[in-house]
Amino acid sequence: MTDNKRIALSSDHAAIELRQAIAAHVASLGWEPVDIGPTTPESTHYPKHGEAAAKLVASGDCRFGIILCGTGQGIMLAANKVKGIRCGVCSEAYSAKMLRQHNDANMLSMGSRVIGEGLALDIVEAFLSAEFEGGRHGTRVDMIMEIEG
Ligand SMILES: O=C[C@H](O)[C@H](O)[C@H](O)COP(=O)(O)O
Repeated sequence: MTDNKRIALSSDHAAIELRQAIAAHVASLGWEPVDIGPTTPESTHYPKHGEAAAKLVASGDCRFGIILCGTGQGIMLAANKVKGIRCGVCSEAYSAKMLRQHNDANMLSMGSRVIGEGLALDIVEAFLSAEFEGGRHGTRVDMIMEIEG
């Protein structure tokens, strides 16, 4: 376990309010939110926000990243292009728990047009409270990272 409690947060215009609610929630859980915006509602492009959060995680500055867009899909695709990132989209808590336990994900993505705030906060808690199990899952995660090169 690391003592890095920093969580990178970013979104596009579709998820600003949900992202801010998540930032407050992770702070209440003892994590340090690193919310890199955006803060204004103008239409923006999710790839740059996913990339920026992913780079904070890949560099080790932040332990985890939580990113959001309308569906969670576009920003997840962008984040996964950054070397070292394993990010999945979740719309329920079980998958978020397994994303950590089996896939050792370091980023979580959600869609503000898919789920409400209560469910999103439950998903965040499931993700942050689960631990990677290693073993056979470690073998498989290593195989994923070998594909990346
Ligand atoms: O995967 C992409 C996200 O869902 C975006 O939030 C979405 O495409 C933005 O759409 P719009 O520009 O119509 O708000």
